[in-house]
Amino acid sequence: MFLMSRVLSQVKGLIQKVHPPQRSLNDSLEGEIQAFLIDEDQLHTYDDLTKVNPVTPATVLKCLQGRYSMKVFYTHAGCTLVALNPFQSIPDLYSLDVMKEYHYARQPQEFKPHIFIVAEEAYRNVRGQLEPVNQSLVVSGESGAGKTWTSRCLMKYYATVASVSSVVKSQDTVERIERRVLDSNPVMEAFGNACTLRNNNSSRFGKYIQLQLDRCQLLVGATVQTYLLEKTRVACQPANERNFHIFYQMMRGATDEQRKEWKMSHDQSFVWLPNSEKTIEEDCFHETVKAMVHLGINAERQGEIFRILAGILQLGNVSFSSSADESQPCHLDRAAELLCVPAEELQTCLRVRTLKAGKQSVLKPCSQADCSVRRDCLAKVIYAQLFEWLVTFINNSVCADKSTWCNFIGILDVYGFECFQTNNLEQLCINYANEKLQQHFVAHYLRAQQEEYVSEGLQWSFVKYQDNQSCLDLLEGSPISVFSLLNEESRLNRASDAKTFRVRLEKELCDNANISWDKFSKVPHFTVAHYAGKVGYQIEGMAEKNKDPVPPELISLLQKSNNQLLHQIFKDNETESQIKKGPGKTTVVSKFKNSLETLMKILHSTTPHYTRCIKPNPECKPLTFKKEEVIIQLEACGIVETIHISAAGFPIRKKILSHCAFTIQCCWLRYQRRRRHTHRQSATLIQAAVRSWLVRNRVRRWNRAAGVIQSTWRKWRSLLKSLAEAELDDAKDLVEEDAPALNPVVRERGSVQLSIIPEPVAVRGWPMGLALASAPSMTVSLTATGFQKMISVIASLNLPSRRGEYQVKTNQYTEELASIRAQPKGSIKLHCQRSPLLYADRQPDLKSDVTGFNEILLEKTL
Ligand SMILES: Nc1ncnc2c1ncn2[C@@H]1O[C@H](COP(=O)(O)OP(=O)(O)OP(=O)(O)O)[C@@H](O)[C@H]1O
Repeated sequence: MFLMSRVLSQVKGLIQKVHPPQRSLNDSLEGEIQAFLIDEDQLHTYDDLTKVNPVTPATVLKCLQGRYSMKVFYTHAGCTLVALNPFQSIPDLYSLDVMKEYHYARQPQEFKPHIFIVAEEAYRNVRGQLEPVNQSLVVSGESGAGKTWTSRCLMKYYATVASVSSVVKSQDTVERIERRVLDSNPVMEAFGNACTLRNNNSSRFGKYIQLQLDRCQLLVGATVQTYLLEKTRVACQPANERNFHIFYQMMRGATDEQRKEWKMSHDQSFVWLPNSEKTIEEDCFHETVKAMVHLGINAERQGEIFRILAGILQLGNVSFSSSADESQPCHLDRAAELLCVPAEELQTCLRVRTLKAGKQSVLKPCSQADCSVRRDCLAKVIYAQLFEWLVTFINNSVCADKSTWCNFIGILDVYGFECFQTNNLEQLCINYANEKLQQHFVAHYLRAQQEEYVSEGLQWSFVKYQDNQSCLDLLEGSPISVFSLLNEESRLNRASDAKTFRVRLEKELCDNANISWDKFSKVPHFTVAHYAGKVGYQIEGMAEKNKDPVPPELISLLQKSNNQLLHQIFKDNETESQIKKGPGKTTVVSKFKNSLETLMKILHSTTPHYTRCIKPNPECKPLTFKKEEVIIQLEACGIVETIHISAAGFPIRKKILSHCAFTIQCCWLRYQRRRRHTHRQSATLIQAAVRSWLVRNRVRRWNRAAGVIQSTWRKWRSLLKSLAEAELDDAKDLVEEDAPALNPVVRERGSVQLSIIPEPVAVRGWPMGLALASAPSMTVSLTATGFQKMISVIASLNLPSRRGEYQVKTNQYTEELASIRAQPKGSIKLHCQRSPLLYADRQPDLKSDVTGFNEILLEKTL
């Protein structure tokens, strides 16, 4: 009796907790569960950020921080891999043994998150030949986050696991292919990377490397496509930054003989080589030369390349005064000699502009400032064309014959979203590229989520997410957009006026909410609301940069060069056609837009895999995690968006099997133990058990907003089978838990849904508050015996695995619940219209089964 009254008082207490007077049940439950679910001590144990409960930027950040402090640098975020930069070498993290471990694992996904999982998954996809067979590994992140490192790891992985050497054809082939592919890295990095404030080895270009695989998925070649080399760095290095590595490598690594050949005395300093006293790991001339040799760049070609580079350095030391005689003939002569062009002609080209007036040419001396602009322009065009030639050479060296490869794995290493104090055309292009990639990413992520839900038989309601289409329309749309107006401005036969251009932008684009203007700003600018944040772009000089004009006299001069390579580079068709078309016809943005469109087409035709590299601190300090820095990057690379998408779906996952088995056991146990309770009390206790279990075990997929848990039909079936062995002891301590109204419901072709509903369901006339509904239209309230009987019926059905036909709307379900409650004592309601059961192969049997079951049920419970 005493025990009885204790239990009753507990139940009362529970009921009060469940129904607080002012708040709705869902509100209180939301808060309670949220508080309960944030188990900070455990956050770092999550391998997938979308599994963190609840999934919010704050918990995600804590999870990453916890993992980082335990030297765990990789974490999944749904279909994305987050890679935190350790800024220190981690022994054995990328060793050959680790590669093999991931490669030979039956289920690499079950291993600790690692870049090799991404690599292996892509590789297996190619092996599986499932469309789209070709793969793209998109590596993004801000400068210094670890993109280049990651891309190198991926390339090494494939050069190891997809190595021809394992199936040795000929030692030569082995030497040639994998080594050449890997050797393309140091060469491209020497010419395309530089030491910046943010990263000692910063890639100043974007690249997409396609690793070509033959029919046996062996690496037989590669190609590389580069994007937007920051060529201005040749002639203008931001404060405290350096020029491209190759120049410093030459200075440091050259022999006396080479120095003599390059007219580079030990005591000479170069204007275009600031901070040359700073030594960095990347100053390794001999490695670059070795890699060049492996790629097939012979000594003669190397000589030509280095002479051109030395010529550029000498050009940088040429300065101009107002009088022609005061130019520095010494440096100009050296530059001319190294570039193998006549010194006088070089001087004239830099100092005098040729203006076309009809068929006549008029010579016009340039101002001092113009001379410097022409000098810089010459250096930039030479360097950019040399870089392009190098990329083409590498491609010719490592690209396999079309007949030998059939699939590829592409690695995209692109600059991350950028926002500096002053942003210009370069940032506009980079951020535009990031918008494009973000759009692709979100579409892919949503699709992947949706497919996963459908394959699990979960009801999918569309998730609202930040669509960046209007920002893309603003930038690239037709007929009017920032790019179209900028191109128009660049094509005008006059110097652009920043203020007028700003007025034009405002007039034409005021309808787009993604663009704004700070009325009080003194500098003409426009601000774009990118998905990753607002960026203000300076208009001054933008149109000129977009024209990227190269005076035709300079090109003609270089075409006359006796340096074979220089001559060849400027003789090619593209340069010539550019000259014929005249400056400003092919603008920077139109070229960039075209190459990006080609890239996007490739990405759309491949299976993408995303890796987001995160820089945990701006100082590049080992193992230092700064939350403020990380959250900004998570936002900028779209991870927060991914988390929101995930949270709007079914973000909380737990194996449902044990959950359901346990729940049902509890219900049954409760019923048996508390037979003398009112039904409502029993129901409450049962629900308490469910709630307790739910909270303690973090159920598999739980949409907090909708208060719905769902699981799959497959798992549900296996659950049913396991019911017989239920261990009832597990339910011992359930009464201690408070009791929100949770109602376990079986629905949708056997998928399991646990719904939080406003009141506990105490089905009138039935001893147990357990409602079983096999949606979409069959709704039954059952006793435990009846429940088990139904389970066996459903389990025996072997329903077809067709998906998507049986979905039901939430309100339908609610109505059905209501109808259960409305039933008079002892009756049962069984709707069968559009029942999934009727779609089953064994339809006639099924009908009788259902009827039989119905009868048994009534018999037992009444
Ligand atoms: N997984 C890693 N383990 C150890 N060190 C790393 C790792 N990833 C990156 N680093 C360190 O961080 C530095 C910066 O990385 P990386 O050059 O790959 O950045 P990035 O994202 O390519 O930058 P940028 O956009 O400027 O080219 C590397 O030089 C290396 O020292």
